[in-house]
Amino acid sequence: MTFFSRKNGVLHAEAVALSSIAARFGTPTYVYSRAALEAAYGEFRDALAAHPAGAGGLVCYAVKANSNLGILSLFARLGAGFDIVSGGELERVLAAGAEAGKVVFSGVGKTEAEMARALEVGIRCFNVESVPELDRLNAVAVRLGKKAPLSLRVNPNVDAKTHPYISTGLKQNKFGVAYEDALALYRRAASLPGIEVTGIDCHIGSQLLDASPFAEALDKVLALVDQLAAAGIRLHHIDLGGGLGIRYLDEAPPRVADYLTPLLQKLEGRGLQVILEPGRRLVGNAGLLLTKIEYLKPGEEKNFAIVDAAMNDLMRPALYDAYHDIVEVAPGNAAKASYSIVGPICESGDFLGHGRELAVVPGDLLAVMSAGAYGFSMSSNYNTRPRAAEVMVDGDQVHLVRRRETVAELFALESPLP
Ligand SMILES: Cc1ncc(COP(=O)(O)O)c(C=O)c1O
Ligand SMILES: N[C@@H](CCCC[NH3+])C(=O)O
Repeated sequence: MTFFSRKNGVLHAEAVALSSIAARFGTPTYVYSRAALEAAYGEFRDALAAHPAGAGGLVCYAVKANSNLGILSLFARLGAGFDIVSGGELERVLAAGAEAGKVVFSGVGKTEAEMARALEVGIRCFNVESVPELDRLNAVAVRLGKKAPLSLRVNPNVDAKTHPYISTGLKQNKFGVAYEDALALYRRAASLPGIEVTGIDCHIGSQLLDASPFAEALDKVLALVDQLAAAGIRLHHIDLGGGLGIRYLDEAPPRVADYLTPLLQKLEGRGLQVILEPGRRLVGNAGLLLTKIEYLKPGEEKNFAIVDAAMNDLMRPALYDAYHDIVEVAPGNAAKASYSIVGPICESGDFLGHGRELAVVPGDLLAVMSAGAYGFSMSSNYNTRPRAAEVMVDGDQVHLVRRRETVAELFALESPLP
């Protein structure tokens, strides 16, 4: 099923014309499809349920991909857990109705305050990424009279074959503890009074289009699980991380079941609960960024379509040279021409796409597709630009899940010198 499709030539989100969303909420606006989110979550739930090793598995949505409360509350209602990387994300998921017992806490720089709060609310597990972090977690837990549930994030030194900025499972990356050190570290963790060893974790990168690095990483992690068992350290869960890619242009990422089933087969009979941390795959193709053309600026070398969204709204093109499809919302009568789609920000890197064939005039709407993941959540107020509104379409209904910021709000926390 397609959740963004044309009716009489006009692009719709479910049953709602994007032109009517622009008229009602203005632009730029992020538009999410509830049905698309539910379908994406359902693929993970069903793939887990289809295999005995996946029974009781937990999908912990990686909040960083899109942390809007509308999306978090939807996933919470569907039974999801959450993978968080900050105290801020913890408060968000709690505000959205998450069960603390389904929250895992990743990230290399957890502060004492973040650890204390997470212990206080009773999260499911800390994914610990270094020796000093382990010692700090132990000290905080002892001080609070608690035991911190722990898994070590192991860096399996596997090439995820993705963009170098979003590859996380190689030795040179800052993430996780070195594979060779993990056994000694688990021994140490097991001896600490404030720590309860519960699991093992591994996340090797993002936008993976090939399932083989997941299998390679799992083989290494399972070898470690066996060594741990031999050392008397029994684990309750295994967290396979996130990272499954989506289609932006013509990529062919594996179906969720095709990526997961071989991993579950490797886990059969081990009695380990499976935790997953997908982000992009759950939300990426469930959202688009709706923007309006302000000006067309023909040039000798290039034509520019200057739109009202910019790199502050969607920084993936500027940051990774990432491709997002950009399409007309309604068919135009203008002649087709090739355009660079750029924003109003004073940076040459402020572009959303280059060399796009479009038949457009000023005032036309464009949809930047596959923008549900790492879109709004990475946006900023650069150039004192209010961040975009966000809406969730549900059938023929549209819910405003984040209103547009006002300019006054952008400097409300600042003061002129007295
Ligand atoms: C620890 C951890 N888990 C999960 C994710 C989610 O990744 P993705 O959005 O690629 O599924 C990330 C981001 O790469 C991460 O760092
Ligand atoms: N922000 C990145 C992904 C990073 C994943 C976070 N660990 C992107 O837009 O593709």
